[in-house]
Amino acid sequence: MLIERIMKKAQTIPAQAAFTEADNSYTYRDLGDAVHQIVEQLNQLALNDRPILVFGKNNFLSLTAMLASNAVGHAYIPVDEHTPLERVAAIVEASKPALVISTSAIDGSTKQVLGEPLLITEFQANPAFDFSMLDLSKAVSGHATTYIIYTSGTTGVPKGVEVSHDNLASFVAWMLSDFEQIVDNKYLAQPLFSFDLSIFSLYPSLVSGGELVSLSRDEVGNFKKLFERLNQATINTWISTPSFVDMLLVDPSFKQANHSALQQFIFCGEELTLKTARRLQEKFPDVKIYNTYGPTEATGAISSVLIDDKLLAANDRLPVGKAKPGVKLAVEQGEIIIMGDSVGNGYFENPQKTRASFVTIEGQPAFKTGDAGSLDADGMLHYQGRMDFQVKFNGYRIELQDIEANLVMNEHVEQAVMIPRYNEDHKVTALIAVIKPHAYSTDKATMRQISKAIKADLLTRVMDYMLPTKFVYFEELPLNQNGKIDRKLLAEKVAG
Ligand SMILES: Nc1ncnc2c1ncn2[C@@H]1O[C@H](COP(=O)(O)OP(=O)(O)OP(=O)(O)O)[C@@H](O)[C@H]1O
Repeated sequence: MLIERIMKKAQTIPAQAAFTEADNSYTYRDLGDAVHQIVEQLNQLALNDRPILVFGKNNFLSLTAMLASNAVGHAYIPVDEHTPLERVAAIVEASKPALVISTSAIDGSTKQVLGEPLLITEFQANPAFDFSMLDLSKAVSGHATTYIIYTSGTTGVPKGVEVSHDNLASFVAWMLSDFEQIVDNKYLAQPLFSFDLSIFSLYPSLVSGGELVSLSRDEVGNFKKLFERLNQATINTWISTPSFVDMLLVDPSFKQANHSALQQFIFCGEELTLKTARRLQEKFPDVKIYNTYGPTEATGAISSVLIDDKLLAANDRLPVGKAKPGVKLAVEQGEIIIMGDSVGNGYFENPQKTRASFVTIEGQPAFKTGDAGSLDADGMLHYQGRMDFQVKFNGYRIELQDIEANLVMNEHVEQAVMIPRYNEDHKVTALIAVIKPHAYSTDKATMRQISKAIKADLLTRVMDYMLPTKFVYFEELPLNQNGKIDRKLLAEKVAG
């Protein structure tokens, strides 16, 4: 059992740091102590067996509240305190939690949505704590759901993805056997707990006695603070979306000399472009770069590949890797299908949506990803984009991410997103290229020249019917709270 393994490990290294924030560090003893204190509180409540919603920041208390929920046999639902209230209400309504734990003080309107939560806003170490005081006999195990994560809804209404204890255990085993093997590994813990990229650091770190180097929202949102913190922290394993690192690459101080302990970058959640990979390789020549792929429904990631010179030279779009142990991949009618022990339990209390995407193939659980891709003879997976980012324009079927990938190959383009404009009949009337250029200028004539150059270059690689009908330039592209480019917001801005 994962929680048992974490606590056993914690017992052997109680004084070691488990979770570090800018001005606070918590040891493994603190971790055990805090989990125990929350478990004691939960045991005093007469709870039904529904999940526990954990509301708050990405901090030590939220982490221990999630672990404590599992320890008493409940799945947990992580919800960040900055989630729009409407969405929080939708999650509460859909999940009908047995209890809400809030690790942040909440205001009146939040209280209206959350009800009367159990407030856990501070940790006081108990000098009498001993690991033997923790009873894990009811802890979540086997196929039982360990967490429910509501996806960001890039492609529609958010769905609660149920991931089992065994799904997570398989993911952790893979993380700890593939990738770079680092003793006392210090993991960057930046993604929100409500985004499944966070499991890449949380569980492998805690199970192996590593240290989680946590970034607060405040730090992530303030460049000066972010660099101060990053430049003084020791990080061995970097985990983020490619967009998060793109943002940092703008600053010249983001380079190996300032991060001498860094050994690996692990990316997931979005396309890792050749451009970003090359730039990273230049700035961090000795750091390994891994691309991984997977949807929340298949527990974090299910494939990985080490990006080396050979791959960089041989591909226009980087592959997303080979399947992890326990997973088999297939491509049916262009769609990537994931089979095996990473496939989650389904969408929480949504049998209709579950039936549509979670199926059984050759006796194994399988998930239809809705992503387009192909497998080569070596079993290497190539991602081509989301199937629902396909549009019909002037009668032609067009893959928006195909245009984006070709746009980014141009020297003027740093990042590109294609936004279709629709009329009232839901027909696409324009294809808008939203671009973060290499050199942004407010001079219209300069940008017109750049558009001309990009168009001419693009025409050498794509069919003429795929050419954007309009170019819009931004100095920075907005990211959503998961650190992915915020396509919804961009669509509202340019096509709304
Ligand atoms: N390495 C990668 N390269 C390209 N795309 C990736 C990669 N890893 C993940 N993705 C994309 O991200 C998707 C998974 O994202 P996630 O499970 O976080 O859902 P989401 O972005 O919240 O969207 P939705 O709410 O529509 O499910 C994958 O299905 C794929 O389209």
